[in-house]
Amino acid sequence: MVKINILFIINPISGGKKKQKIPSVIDRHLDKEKFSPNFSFTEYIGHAAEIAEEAGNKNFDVIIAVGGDGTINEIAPKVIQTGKVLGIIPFGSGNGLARFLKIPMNTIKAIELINDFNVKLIDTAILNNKPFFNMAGMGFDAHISSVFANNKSRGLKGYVEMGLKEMTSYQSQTYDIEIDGVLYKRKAYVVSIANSSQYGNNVHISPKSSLTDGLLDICIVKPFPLYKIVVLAYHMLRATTDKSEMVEIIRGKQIKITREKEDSIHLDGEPFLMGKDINIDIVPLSLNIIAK
Ligand SMILES: Nc1ncnc2c1ncn2[C@@H]1O[C@H](COP(=O)(O)OP(=O)(O)OP(=O)(O)O)[C@@H](O)[C@H]1O
Repeated sequence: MVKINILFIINPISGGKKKQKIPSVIDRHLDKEKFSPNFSFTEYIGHAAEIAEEAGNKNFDVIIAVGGDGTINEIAPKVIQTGKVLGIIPFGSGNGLARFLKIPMNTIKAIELINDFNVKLIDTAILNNKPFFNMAGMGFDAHISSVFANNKSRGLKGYVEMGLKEMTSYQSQTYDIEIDGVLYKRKAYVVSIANSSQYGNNVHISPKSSLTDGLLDICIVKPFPLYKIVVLAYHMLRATTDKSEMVEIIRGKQIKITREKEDSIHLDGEPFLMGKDINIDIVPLSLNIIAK
């Protein structure tokens, strides 16, 4: 039987977890009758994209991101370009896309899911010519990811501590949001553009999101007094923000947003400085991915 050539791209820093032993764990649990595994560790930001691009020109059929949403964001565009299949072994801080796809957080179980090789087609999205797969956002959301990116400590604890500190000083902004031709002028603390339902760690901003409906969920978090963060957090953890008056969710395919000023935007948790005008489009059913 011809084996499926599979490349594991391992981000050694994602999620703040050591990964030297990952190749041997994969070697032990991957179905070798079906797959022929290869391994590559990333050495710098952008390296995963380079490795994935090279892999696309070689005879790899499947590329597995061993990391979080940022690692997926580098690899997935190359997988789409070359018509290959993406897989995930979740090793990020949040693992939003993997959690939404019900990929096990347990490494051995995630490898067993690769063995099952159940491939689905999912929607992806483009914001000012940059792709994203899980979530994009502006406002506090992007501010915190830029603060987080400049800090050395990764992992959940660091994220929570930093978030609480920044929250006390952040100011809401006004946005002109055009969704499929309809204009909404809103003052917002956060505007998230959700492909999946969650940021990661089962924190849901958009509980009814689907990766196969050809739509993005624009989630507008209204300004709120600081004490109400507890109510918002409750809704996010219970996946009930769609029932909360603190959040307005509007679905659409084509979104144009004008902000007060140039500012940061996050794409799958990675921050970028962008101008006032933001264009976002859904790309329906464009990525082949291993899921449950
Ligand atoms: N060797 C490396 N050294 C430093 N940074 C790297 C290296 N390899 C990859 N990166 C960068 O690490 C960043 C973070 O990766 P990733 O998003 O997967 O982890 P995370 O932020 O911990 O998880 P999540 O996005 O799920 O919260 C990515 O932007 C990637 O470009």
